[in-house]
Amino acid sequence: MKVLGDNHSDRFAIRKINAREILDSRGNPTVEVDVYTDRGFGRAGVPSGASTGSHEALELRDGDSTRFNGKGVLKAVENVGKISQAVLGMDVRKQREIDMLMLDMDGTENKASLGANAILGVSMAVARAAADSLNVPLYRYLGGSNAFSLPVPTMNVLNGGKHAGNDLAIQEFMIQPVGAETFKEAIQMGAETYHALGKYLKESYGESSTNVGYEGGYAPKMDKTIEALDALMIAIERAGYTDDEIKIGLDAAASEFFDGENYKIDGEVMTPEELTTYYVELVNSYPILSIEDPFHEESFEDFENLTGELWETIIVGDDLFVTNPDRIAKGIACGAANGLLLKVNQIGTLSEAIDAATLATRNGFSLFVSHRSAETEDTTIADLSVALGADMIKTGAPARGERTAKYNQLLRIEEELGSAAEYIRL
Ligand SMILES: O=C(O)[C@@H](CO)OP(=O)(O)O
Ligand SMILES: [Mg+2]
Repeated sequence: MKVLGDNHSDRFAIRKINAREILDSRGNPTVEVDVYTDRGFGRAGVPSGASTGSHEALELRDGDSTRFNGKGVLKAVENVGKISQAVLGMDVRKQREIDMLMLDMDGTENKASLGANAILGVSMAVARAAADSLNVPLYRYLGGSNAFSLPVPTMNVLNGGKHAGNDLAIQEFMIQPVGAETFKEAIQMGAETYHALGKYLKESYGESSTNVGYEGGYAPKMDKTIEALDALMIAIERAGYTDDEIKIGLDAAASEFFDGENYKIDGEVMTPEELTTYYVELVNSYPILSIEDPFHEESFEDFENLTGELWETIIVGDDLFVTNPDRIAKGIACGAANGLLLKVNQIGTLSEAIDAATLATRNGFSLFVSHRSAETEDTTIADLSVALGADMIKTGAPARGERTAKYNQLLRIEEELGSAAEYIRL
């Protein structure tokens, strides 16, 4: 007998998946994926790092030198085709099943066969298509009815390390408007401070000092950490804020200035012990709320020592944990760090990223949802930060489209949540 009417789950069946190469904010190719159901559509763009951790899931690049200097992602695009063969007809709402199926198909530890960029593109586009098919916003689809908190934006306003052409060892100097009442106000405070910083740099270092690094932060010719910190303090004050209202976050990305034994910073060579003392001095002198990757990516012990010394500071693991539940579990066991930097492309599926976040927050870690230094206009991480109730979102300067895309999405989410919205109190 033929059953009349609509088969409900059919309406959520994945009908078509398309993938293509697009450009990221560094001008390199990256993967974009489209997922279609009969009643919805989802599109996702995959980000890419520069200061990548060696334990990250593998980003598949073509490697032939004729196209984009070997940086093409046509193999990954082709692999999305293979994935689509396997998932066509599946219910788009079965995120975890789809993610696990891709892991099985890949069969490697680090997603080397299909490529984390292929897998993540599908994973995120599936989530977006599911939300669209259900006609709910992505943050609500991922976070449920109790997703209502807006993260503190940790805005990278001054760049060094691998992200800039200056001599600052520390990669990111960020401002954190913890004293705002709303996300909207936090963005205003951040943007005002960013402009005050630009003005100060121009006056003191000349016009070219406001050229920017990969994430839109200024990249002045500086070589000393405290010079950068002093500039931030002046900007905060000139913008009319106190150091209770705006805190400072650092991402040392220390693997990049570690020579195998010691750290080269501020024209000096420091042992891990000396660097620990140095960080303690910085925290005592400036309103520093968080320090990310203070040591290289294998130094669980040095992280543990610093976390013990600076128990009021958030010590964040990025290259240390690479959003990998196994490495996070190791960190939890030995007390290395008390914050997780969550980057979806480090692990390669949304489900695993959410597992990483859950593991970290259940163990009392602060959660920072993060972009990469090369981004697209994709705003998935903005919604994800609300879905997870993250403490902070790190997505660059309050300038440049690929960064403001995320901040602006959070402004819209806050508006939509209306009186239910709550700006995170740290
Ligand atoms: O180190 C980091 O935290 C990131 C993002 O700011 O940089 P990249 O994407 O280059 O790894
Ligand atoms: Mg980092």
